[in-house]
Amino acid sequence: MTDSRELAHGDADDLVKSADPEHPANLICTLCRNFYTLGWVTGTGGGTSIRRGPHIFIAPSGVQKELMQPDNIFVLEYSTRSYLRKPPSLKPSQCTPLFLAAFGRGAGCCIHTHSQWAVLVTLLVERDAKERGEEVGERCFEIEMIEQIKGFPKGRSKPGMMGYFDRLRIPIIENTAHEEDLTESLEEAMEKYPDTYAVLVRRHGVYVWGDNVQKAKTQAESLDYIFQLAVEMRKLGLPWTL
Ligand SMILES: CSC[C@@H](O)[C@@H](O)C(=O)COP(=O)(O)O
Ligand SMILES: [Zn+2]
Repeated sequence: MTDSRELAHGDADDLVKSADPEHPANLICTLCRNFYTLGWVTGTGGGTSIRRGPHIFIAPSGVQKELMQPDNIFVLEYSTRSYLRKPPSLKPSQCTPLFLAAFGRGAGCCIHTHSQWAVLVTLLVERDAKERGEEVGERCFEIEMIEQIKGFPKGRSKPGMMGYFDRLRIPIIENTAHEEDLTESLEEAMEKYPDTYAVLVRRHGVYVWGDNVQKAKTQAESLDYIFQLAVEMRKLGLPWTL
């Protein structure tokens, strides 16, 4: 950022100071505190970003996500990709380019979890491919006839939520050494599956987004429920698709 706005500390702080619990800077902290109890953001992994109008609110990198304060939050101007607020001695989340990919698809909030259920599902899909003697490559997690599938939207181009008899397909991309290097394959998966609101990352976690915070949160919850159920189903020898 090169313009004078960065120097206007008072103004920049106003971007994250609010008594409104629904303000993105407050919400990111509250959500991450709650996500920590679910095992979604343990050990600094995972995170959440929110778009409000022209502004993107981003957590710092490598911090205990459950202990963040609104004062720690970065604010990016979406149109110019320039930081309007950079808390001193912190770096923005390495997930930022991935969050931006979701905002580019109209999301209002993107949640990245390191949920063990998400990781286990990717491991099971990987093992299934290997057992069939196939390249692991590009895969999807697929499941059908589970009530909670109705907690997921049909897609960007299709109004309404999925039905009980619809098959939920979540693409899985390969993990990389650095989070930001996932961006290209995440964008490719978004293009290949234009109706998806989530992408799994093999042996890593999941990115889930929604039109607003409430939708991103409930979609992430529905998905995590389904991932946990899928792992338990597999233990009992029950198939994910009929
Ligand atoms: C436990 S380190 C995890 C990180 O490398 C990354 O996967 C992650 O999700 C969080 O990145 P961060 O830059 O801290 O927001
Ligand atoms: Zn991660």
